[in-house]
Amino acid sequence: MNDLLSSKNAVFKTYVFYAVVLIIKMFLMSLLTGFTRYKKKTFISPEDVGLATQGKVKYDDPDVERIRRAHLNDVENIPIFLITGILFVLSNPNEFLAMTLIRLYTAFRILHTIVYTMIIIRQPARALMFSCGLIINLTMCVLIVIKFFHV
Ligand SMILES: N[C@@H](CCC(=O)N[C@@H](CS)C(=O)NCC(=O)O)C(=O)O
Repeated sequence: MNDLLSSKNAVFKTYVFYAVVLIIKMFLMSLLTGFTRYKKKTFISPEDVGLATQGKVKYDDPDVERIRRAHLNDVENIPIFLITGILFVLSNPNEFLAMTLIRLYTAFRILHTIVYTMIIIRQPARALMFSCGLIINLTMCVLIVIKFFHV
């Protein structure tokens, strides 16, 4: 176990790197929400209104809500991947397969945000990005169970 969770293990290093990428990505969603609120002068609380001239309290700005939904979708999915990922590393998986799954998962989550908030493409683009991430997470779960329980 010590060797699996060490910088000597290429799979663990890949996991750590992409986990950090996804964590920073989620923080950026908070910043993007704040920036969009400021740009649109629509704030969540009365004490924030003075931050911009002609600011107002508004709970249903479509642009702000879109970014909030993308962020919420990250909150629903990425922490699960972070847990699955560490269990996956501990299962000592095939190096190439593991690194590919981790990289692909990160790419699909970033693409999910892009098609949800930046270049809004018609469905099923977003559903596809979401589903690919979900399938990767589920694949890792199955591989973990197979490895630990020899099923
Ligand atoms: N909480 C999600 C569960 C299903 C889900 O995550 N769907 C993906 C693919 S359509 C999605 O991007 N949902 C949009 C969202 O969570 O705002 C929802 O209400 O839509």
